[in-house]
Amino acid sequence: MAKELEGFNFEQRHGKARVRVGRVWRSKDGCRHFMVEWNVNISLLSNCVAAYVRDDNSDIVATDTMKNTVYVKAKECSEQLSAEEFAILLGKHFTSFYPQVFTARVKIVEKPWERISVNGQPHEHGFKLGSEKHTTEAIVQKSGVLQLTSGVEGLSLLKTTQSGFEGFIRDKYTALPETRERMLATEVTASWRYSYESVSSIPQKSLYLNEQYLNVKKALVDAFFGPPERGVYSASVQSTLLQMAKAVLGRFSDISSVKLKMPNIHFLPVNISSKDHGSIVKFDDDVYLPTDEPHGSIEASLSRFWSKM
Ligand SMILES: O=c1[nH]c(=O)c2[nH]c(=O)[nH]c2[nH]1
Repeated sequence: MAKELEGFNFEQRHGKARVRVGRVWRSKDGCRHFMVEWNVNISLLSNCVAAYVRDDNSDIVATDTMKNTVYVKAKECSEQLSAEEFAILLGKHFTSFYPQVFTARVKIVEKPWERISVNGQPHEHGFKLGSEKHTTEAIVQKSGVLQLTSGVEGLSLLKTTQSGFEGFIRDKYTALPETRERMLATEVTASWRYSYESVSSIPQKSLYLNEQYLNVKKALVDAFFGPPERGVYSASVQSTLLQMAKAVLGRFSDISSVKLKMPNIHFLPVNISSKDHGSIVKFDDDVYLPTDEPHGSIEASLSRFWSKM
């Protein structure tokens, strides 16, 4: 919220970034362990302009206190919960406990620890790090109004065929040949906004938002690849991105918008020739030079007409 200050517009917020917390829960018999590792970012909008203008810190929630609160609340959560639920819980705490705080924004990135299997059997307390990360952001107002976004980060996908790029603008700067046969590789960053506008409207089912995260991720991946045997042709990253976004909004009625960032990570055809021996390596859709620098950067968002992005 902007404030008029000595003839200027002034906006401020403060918080604690990168608070790392690990939490373990045990089954009733104590044998099976469940764990999460979260990186929590808190940002509070509060009435503390006096600290900026008058050296008066009396309305400041110390960022050190915010950090401690993460551990206190993690301790209090005796049942396993999703990153979304924890973000909401923290947001509710800051906005209800402190009269000065009117909005809390809590972002969490969850490390992809996955239960390991040994000889095909899920281990009771062993985990290994997977690849893509589960993200979430909860913006909680003092009134109880909620904006909830979830997402995935670092979801690397690649297909070796069923991709092309044709019909683009050709001019004196253009060297790229048209093709109906290329590799398609990307690292998806996606975020989707839930339509729940208050904490009480979220389904109470335990870990519902973790399930939803896995379902959305599956919808994105399935749309990227198509059926296992035939796949699905991609006319561009742009076209595939829209198919993926539509799959999410088509399938999940509690999601009002989705944002996708999909770099085009190039696998360049390798052709090598020498003056003496002519062609040494002739590209036949087989040998590539993978490179992520430079890469194409393609992003778009899709929302329902009535959604607030
Ligand atoms: O799928 C693509 N989209 C582009 O916009 C683009 N530009 C480019 O050089 N290659 C590609 N591929």
